[in-house]
Amino acid sequence: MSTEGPATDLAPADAAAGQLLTARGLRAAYGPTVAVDDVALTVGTGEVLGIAGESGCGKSTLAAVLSLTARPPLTVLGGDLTVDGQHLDLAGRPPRTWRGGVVSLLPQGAMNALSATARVGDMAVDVVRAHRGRVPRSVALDLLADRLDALDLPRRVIGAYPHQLSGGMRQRVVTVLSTLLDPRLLIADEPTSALDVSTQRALVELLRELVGRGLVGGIVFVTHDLPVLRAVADRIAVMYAGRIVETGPTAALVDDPRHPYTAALLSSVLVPEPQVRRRRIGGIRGAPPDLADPPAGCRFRPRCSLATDACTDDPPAVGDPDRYATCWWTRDHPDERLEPSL
Ligand SMILES: Nc1ncnc2c1ncn2[C@@H]1O[C@H](COP(=O)(O)OP(=O)(O)OP(=O)(O)O)[C@@H](O)[C@H]1O
Repeated sequence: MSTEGPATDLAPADAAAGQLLTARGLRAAYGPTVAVDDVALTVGTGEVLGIAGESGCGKSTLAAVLSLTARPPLTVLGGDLTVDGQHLDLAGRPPRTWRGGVVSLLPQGAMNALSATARVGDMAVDVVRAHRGRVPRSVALDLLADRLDALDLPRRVIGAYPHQLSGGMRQRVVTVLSTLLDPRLLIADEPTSALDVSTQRALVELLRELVGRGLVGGIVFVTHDLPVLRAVADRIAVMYAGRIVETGPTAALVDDPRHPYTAALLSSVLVPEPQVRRRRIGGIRGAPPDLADPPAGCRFRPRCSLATDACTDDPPAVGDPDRYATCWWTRDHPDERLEPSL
């Protein structure tokens, strides 16, 4: 079935039943640069949603909006979140209980996220007290110890300073601290970018375990690294110039990209099967647009080898809320496959 209309009409409003997160109309800007422009997405309970895209397309900004950690010069212009049935209009001030408890950020760069002069146990006490008031120190430390036991991580980290831990262990400690309060939704912003492959794998397993045990309700995992997303994400949303241009289950999106940008993005990491005839899409020439003055219509148009005059109008979202691409070519060629070029 093919449905058309603006992406935000298709995206998730109507699919709220059974969803952990429904986000609608998210807009955020650095002065004139609108880095997140009318983004809508959903995350199901127990699901990992990957957000993919080139540098500068707005992924970290989206992570800040979703995790309620936006700070000047970033301004949230609008949007609303429903997480586990709790609704939040982003125009207002989020209640204290939301940050860390309902949504939590697993930030980029474990070393920067940890205080160099505090032991891991002290940081856990701070995290718990920031949300639950003056609970006794022993209660917070017990919570941390139980969590480390549950995840098969050594209790010795409780008394350690960050510099005494390996890079991989630091990243896992940050993950444990970010999820100590059992947030319903974890926003992971490039958590694996500075890690070697085996440490990346350990972190991905840890995140999967947190979701599998229900300690975290679901995850939005932001990265430019598509192979990592392939390993961790149940679904992927591809972002370009502040907007979601395609979304779908990971295997479907990787095997059969429906947006020329997705195909181009995949081209550097995937080898197409020779027996499948597909429309070849050129590699990603040029650079993403200036988000203070994006092109009218499809924002990928200036770089797209399939663009036509139609693309100066806003592209329709073709598909259904769980699997759509916003593209005129896709609408007109429903049965033609795109081939990621190498
Ligand atoms: N502090 C800032 N001040 C002004 N503009 C910013 C700031 N941070 C980001 N931007 C702009 O917002 C847009 C989106 O940036 P963002 O960091 O969200 O993208 P990204 O996809 O996460 O890229 P990266 O992977 O490089 O972090 C870009 O055009 C960027 O130049």
